[in-house]
Amino acid sequence: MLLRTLLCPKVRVSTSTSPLSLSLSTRYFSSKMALSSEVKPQTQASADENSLLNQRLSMITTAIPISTPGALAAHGEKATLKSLKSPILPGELSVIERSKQLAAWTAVDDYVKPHFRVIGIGSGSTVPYVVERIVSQGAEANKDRVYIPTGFQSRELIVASGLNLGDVDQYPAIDVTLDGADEVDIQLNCIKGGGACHLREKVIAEAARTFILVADYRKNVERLGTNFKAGVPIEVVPFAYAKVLGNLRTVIGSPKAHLRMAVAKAGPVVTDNGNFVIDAPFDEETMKDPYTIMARIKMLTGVVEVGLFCHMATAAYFGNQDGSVTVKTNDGKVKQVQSSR
Ligand SMILES: O=C(CO)[C@H](O)[C@H](O)COP(=O)(O)O
Repeated sequence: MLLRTLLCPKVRVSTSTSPLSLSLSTRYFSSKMALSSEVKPQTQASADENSLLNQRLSMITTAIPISTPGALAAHGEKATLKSLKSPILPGELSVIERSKQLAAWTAVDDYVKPHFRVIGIGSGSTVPYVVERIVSQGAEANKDRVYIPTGFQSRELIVASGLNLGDVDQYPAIDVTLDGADEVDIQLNCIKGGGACHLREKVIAEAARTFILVADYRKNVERLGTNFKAGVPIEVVPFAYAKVLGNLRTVIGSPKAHLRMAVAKAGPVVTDNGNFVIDAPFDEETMKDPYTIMARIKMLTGVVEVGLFCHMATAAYFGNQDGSVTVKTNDGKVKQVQSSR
């Protein structure tokens, strides 16, 4: 409680007891995961299909190593939704971190409505602030909701915070997805995939009725590629990477396209889906029309997904150094919100 009060001074956290007292180990790690009666899947599956799905989910969830202390506690002890936890550690935030937090909090306040039941959670360093603000809505608001992750990191965040976890194959209709971005242009097209999660991110964004971007001021640009120089992230099946690299360099117009290499491992980055990532920088002219280059890259056989998200976002929230938030919407409007948070 003290921690949350420090983090969210203007937020009152409900401490009333929730009738929900299932242990998190039951909720997240048994075959009953996310098929409990609190939140119903939106797909119509037969009892047999549900049981198969349960078995599969059980295999997936027990196979994933749990690294955060919160998740460990959830795995072993009787943590309940009564004890939702902010994923953020206390301490002074830098200007950039504070900007991310302001963007995330404002977006959650505007778009995570009390009646929403299925919510997509993106990846990256801004998204923990999204989860932090969602947690601050309290256990009562969250007990009948299910959260859909875009990868390993957001799955861990959801579990460690004590929120209900689901997957997009059970919940293909999402009320709202909130995600970070590497850069966002004036039409709300964006580059994503700096964290190599863009395949699942695009699926979870596309499954949502509303897709919202949250970022700090450095990501707010007129044209993609202005500050983010690493290039367009492209997920490829491993056996086709050399062929796709050749296509990108000689046909598509990215002579500096290269395979993304891991930092703490010898060899390439391997995505949550077992694929490789190519980063392909393009010139200014090309980046003026991200949809066209996205479509051309996607047509290359061996490409799984392209980290250009075009005409998808409803709004983008950028936290600024002065404590304000710039909100851009897909109708072309831009407003500056002075945060009281
Ligand atoms: O696309 C992503 C991961 O694939 C992230 O959303 C993107 O890299 C932004 O991350 P951050 O919030 O850390 O700047």
